[in-house]
Amino acid sequence: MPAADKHTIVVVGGPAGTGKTTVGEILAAQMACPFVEGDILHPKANIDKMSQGIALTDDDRWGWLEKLSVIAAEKSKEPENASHTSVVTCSMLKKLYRQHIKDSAQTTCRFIFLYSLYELLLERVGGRSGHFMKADMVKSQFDIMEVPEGPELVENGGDCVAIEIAGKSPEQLYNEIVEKLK
Ligand SMILES: Nc1ncnc2c1ncn2[C@@H]1O[C@H](COP(=O)(O)OP(=O)(O)OP(=O)(O)O)[C@@H](O)[C@H]1O
Ligand SMILES: O=C(O)[C@H](O)[C@@H](O)[C@H](O)[C@H](O)CO
Repeated sequence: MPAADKHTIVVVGGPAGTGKTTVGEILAAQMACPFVEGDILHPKANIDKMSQGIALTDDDRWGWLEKLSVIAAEKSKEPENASHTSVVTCSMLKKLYRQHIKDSAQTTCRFIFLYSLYELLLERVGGRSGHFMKADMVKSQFDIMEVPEGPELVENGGDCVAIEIAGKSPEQLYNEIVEKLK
């Protein structure tokens, strides 16, 4: 986990249904730090689009990425936040998006990218009541996602960990994340 003298945002990402919110909440609770749900920071135009099952474009996402990064960075720096860290969920599907988050947050970032096979994501999203419209978007998210690899990974000096989620409980995922971030 991040050193106490550094302000850090931990971004939990991946396509819909991978468990960003579930894992992000566990991470925030364990680190006793603020949790920011990126999904609720979309502008109305994006929410309207997604409600109609229309996939967002890069241009739809830039402002949203900036907003969630700035808010997460501010939360990490709040004087009463002894952890100096915040956790934020965000699909961050592309490498360029992760770079935009870094540029916007202007603080240390750690990216946890959750991923799996298309079939598993579809099953997760499809099984959720009130979220049926996302089933249409899972394919587009899956098709554009760039799972961090090579120099982006922490073991190669980068700031990302990539976690295959299939068959793992939220607690197992938490333990794997902590282990990989060491
Ligand atoms: N490790 C897990 N094993 C089994 N089911 C899980 C796991 N993590 C989350 N779930 C379930 O999968 C569904 C999606 O979880 P969650 O909302 O956390 O994902 P998400 O990535 O935040 O989704 P979205 O981006 O669509 O909001 C929920 O029904 C949740 O209970
Ligand atoms: O980048 C995107 O396509 C969107 O941000 C999605 O990730 C939605 O926020 C999410 O699917 C809703 O739960």
